[in-house]
Amino acid sequence: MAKGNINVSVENIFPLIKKFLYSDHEIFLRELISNGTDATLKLQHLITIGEAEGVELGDAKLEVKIDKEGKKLHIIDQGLGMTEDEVEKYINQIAFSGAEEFIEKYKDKVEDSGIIGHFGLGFYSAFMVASKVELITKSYKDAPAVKWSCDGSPNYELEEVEKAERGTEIILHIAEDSEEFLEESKISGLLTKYNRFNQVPIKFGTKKVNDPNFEPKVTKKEDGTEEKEPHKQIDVDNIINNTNPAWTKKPSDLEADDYKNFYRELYPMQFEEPLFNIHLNVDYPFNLTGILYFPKLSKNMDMQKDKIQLYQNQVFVTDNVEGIVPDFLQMLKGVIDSPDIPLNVSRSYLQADGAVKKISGYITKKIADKLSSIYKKDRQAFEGYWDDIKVIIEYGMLSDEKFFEKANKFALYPTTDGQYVTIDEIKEQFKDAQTDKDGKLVVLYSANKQAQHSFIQSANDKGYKVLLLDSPIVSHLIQKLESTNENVTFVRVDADHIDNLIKKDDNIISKLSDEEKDKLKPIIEAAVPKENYTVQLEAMDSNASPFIITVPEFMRRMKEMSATGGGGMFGMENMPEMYNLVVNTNNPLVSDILNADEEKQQGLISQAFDLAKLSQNLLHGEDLTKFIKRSYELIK
Ligand SMILES: Nc1ncnc2c1ncn2[C@@H]1O[C@H](COP(=O)(O)OP(=O)(O)OP(=O)(O)O)[C@@H](O)[C@H]1O
Repeated sequence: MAKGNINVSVENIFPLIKKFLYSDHEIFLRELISNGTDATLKLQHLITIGEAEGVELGDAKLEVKIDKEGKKLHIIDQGLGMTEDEVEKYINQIAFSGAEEFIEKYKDKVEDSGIIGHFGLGFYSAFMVASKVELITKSYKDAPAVKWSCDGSPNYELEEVEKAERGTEIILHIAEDSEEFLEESKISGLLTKYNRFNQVPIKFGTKKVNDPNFEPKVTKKEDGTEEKEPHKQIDVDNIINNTNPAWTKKPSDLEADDYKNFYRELYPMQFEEPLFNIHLNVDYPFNLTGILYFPKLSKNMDMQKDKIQLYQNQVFVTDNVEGIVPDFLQMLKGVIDSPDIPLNVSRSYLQADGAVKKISGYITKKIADKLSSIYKKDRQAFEGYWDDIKVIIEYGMLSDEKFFEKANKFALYPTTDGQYVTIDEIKEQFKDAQTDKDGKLVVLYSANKQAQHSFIQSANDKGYKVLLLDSPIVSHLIQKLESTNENVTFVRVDADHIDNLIKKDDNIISKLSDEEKDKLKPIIEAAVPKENYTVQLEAMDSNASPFIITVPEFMRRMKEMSATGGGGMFGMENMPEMYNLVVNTNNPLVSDILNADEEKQQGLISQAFDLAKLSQNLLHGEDLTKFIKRSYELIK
């Protein structure tokens, strides 16, 4: 038996490994399974290129076995194995120096990451959970099997042993503080988390299935009924993984249903079907495959669940793809798989990394292209998706200039009468009716069809279209649209009386003289709270309401932008609500107010003001009670 000293330059690496990345202890299993997978794929490669004559791969698989009594965990592969010399080289030198380097580099930076420790610790990560590790291996070459063992001190033992089958078995003597890793449910959970798409099949125990070669006998009972013998059950290997997940296949080999089935496989607890998907497949200047799905926005959408999963060669790494996938696409679902994303580095490094930036740019471009192609090929379907996807697209238009340029051509704006129009269509179709006397196209919008019904109605009566823009970031978006489209201005339909929103040349003559107006204005001002209302006398159509409450566009938009962040003026969301009370000097009731005695005047103003508030949903509490009482008095 050979004994040796692992070439230690760090005083003692094992206590460090044990302490390291406390919360990430579980990754030892993924590391060992990755080694077994590599060993199997390497052998397969050697066979393919004729370097392993007479060797057959068979249905090589990995196996994970728990020995609860012996407190051991076995990871077994049928890969290329190692000779004694190779164990010396790969385990005592390469694996060790890998672990040493890794720890040296990151021991002070554990808190810096979230992603550190995802890869790179390798074979020696076994010591995070084991007090002793044995490695028994037989090379595919004609050489004796060897057993290496190490109890966590820098000393190891290496001896020849008997082992019939080719491959490597790792035996972990699970440490007292890590006995959870002897629980079947724990190991099964880890295998599902990290290895459910592993490239080589993994056996974990057996499962019972009906014997396909057994025909249950049917016998006739005395009472004439038939009785079927119970089906014979047999034990078969419980293979926990799918070695060929959809994203590794060619898009041309997949049908729409295959994508849907994969979605279900990925998120078994998600019952909503995805809207559509995007298959990513690039090999230059970086390698990346994957499938991203646009989900249906469910009402109680839990953003935290079912996120995009990042894999490296079919091994799960993380579902925190921040920095790799642009923020606005984090609501998508699916998988990306790339060997080119550096994982054992901090997030800030990741965001500055050139390759990662390219990946993020590529994903954005693919998404924009896919959306554009659906829009062009099947506008109706695209309109059907719009309500579910608009938040993602609008957010993208605001956060990524390149995406804006593409999306600006297909982003849709619904009208209150159920049409969907693009910005170019708005400019084309609305311009005749809605260009004001100064040559500006005024685009009217509403945030709430019900609450702003009367304003929408007045606009429609004039032949104007009103957009229905109700997403939370709409004020930012229209600000962006105004800055990129000359002579186009957006205004909410309740921002003023319709004749003031789109000013045409035809001036309406006021029935009240200037003196009468000067007399009326202070009377009304005295009757309404002046901290919230600015009284404005306007000559309008005599059929228009006498009093109209409007919400000035500029103030409201700045407040909204300030409330949703990234615009407006700081602190504006806390300013009191400001309204205009527009008084229609051509409405006969307004003349009546002017000519009434003081008591009647007050009664008329209160009633008209309350009605105006009512139509804006602003009449509440005591004011509403008084209004109802007063109204009953009037109809008595
Ligand atoms: N099951 C195995 N079968 C054959 N060789 C193995 C096995 N496990 C480890 N090795 C050898 O030991 C080497 C070191 O393993 P280790 O896991 O530390 O690093 P790695 O796999 O090279 O890289 P990584 O840091 O990504 O895990 C491997 O490169 C491989 O040559």
